[in-house]
Amino acid sequence: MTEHWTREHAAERLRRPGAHDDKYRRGVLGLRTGSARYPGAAVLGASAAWRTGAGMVRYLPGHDEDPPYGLPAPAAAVLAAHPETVFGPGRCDAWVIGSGTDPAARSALEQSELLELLHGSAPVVVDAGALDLVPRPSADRAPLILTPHAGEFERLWERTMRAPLPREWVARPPADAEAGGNGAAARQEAARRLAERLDATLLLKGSLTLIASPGGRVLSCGPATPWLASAGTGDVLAGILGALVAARSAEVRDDRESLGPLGATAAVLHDAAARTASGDPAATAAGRPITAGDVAQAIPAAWRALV
Ligand SMILES: NC(=O)C1=CN([C@@H]2O[C@H](COP(=O)(O)OP(=O)(O)OC[C@H]3O[C@@H](n4cnc5c(N)ncnc54)[C@H](O)[C@@H]3O)[C@@H](O)[C@H]2O)[C@@H](O)CC1
Ligand SMILES: Nc1ncnc2c1ncn2[C@@H]1O[C@H](COP(=O)(O)OP(=O)(O)O)[C@@H](O)[C@H]1O
Repeated sequence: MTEHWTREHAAERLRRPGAHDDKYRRGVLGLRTGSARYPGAAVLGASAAWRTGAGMVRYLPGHDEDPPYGLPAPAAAVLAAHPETVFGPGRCDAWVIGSGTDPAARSALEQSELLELLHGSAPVVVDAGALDLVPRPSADRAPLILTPHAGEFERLWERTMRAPLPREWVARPPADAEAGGNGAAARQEAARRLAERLDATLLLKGSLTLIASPGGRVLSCGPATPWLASAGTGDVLAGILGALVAARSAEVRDDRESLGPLGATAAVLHDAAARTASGDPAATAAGRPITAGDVAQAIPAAWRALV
């Protein structure tokens, strides 16, 4: 049984700052995202995290090759876009890892540092190029929320279950799978089983985004505006989610199941920002083309409209 996560549900999970807050109490998010080849992903995630209300965003560059094509290093790109970003190690209440990285280009040092985060105590949003690093369930593993798209979900299933994704559950769905046809139930069941096996929260992206918790709860959000289906919007979602998790880090450490509602809230805010950017805030009109950067920029206005 899947619960639909509404704008009202999301509004309840958006933490507003109070008079006793300071930048640390509002949540420090650490980013290990972007790479020589994909510096833009680091910028998009940082931009989204700041605009979702993180008290501080800390960027830690990976151990990478020299950038090609005259590109700036990801840290330089993040600084140029967001001079408020803090660089280098320090306290972090949550992490985003993997957006804009390629596992084939990962060094041994990079891998061991990422595994250390995955076995730390702060919650971790695991995206894109870090999904292959998710360790088996263990008592010393950090609270994890994984954010695969359909292709990454299929690869994660095969790696975890050591079997192909059953044909009727193929995560890249026929049109009806997300729209409520027979495939929809199969997609939910696949997400539920994988979350249970990994003992981690799983956010399966798509027009309808599903969030499956290890305890068996499944939330759904959407359908989101189809204008969201463009490169880089997943990097924005990871930044939004990271900021929401950092703001509620203590709650997540106490109860890993609370990552499910936070994942669903991130997906609702992401869609609301896309609709705002697209000139369709009330989801009544067709909207217009947008970029991932436009989505990040529209987060504060979407937040205000939601609460
Ligand atoms: N500005 C940037 O720096 C950007 C960086 N990006 C990064 O680029 C890297 C590669 O990501 P990709 O997702 O392109 O590639 P992947 O390496 O994840 O694989 C794409 C493959 O998966 C299949 N697939 C099945 N369902 C899919 C779906 N729903 N969406 C996408 N592919 C699907 C495709 O057919 C393709 O063969 C990631 O690290 C990502 O974070 C992208 O986010 C785009 C923007
Ligand atoms: N048809 C669609 N309608 C609405 N939203 C979509 C659709 N397809 C994908 N999305 C959303 O767009 C984002 C794409 O993320 P992702 O595939 O990780 O892209 P990238 O890696 O390029 O950032 C996700 O949030 C996903 O839910």
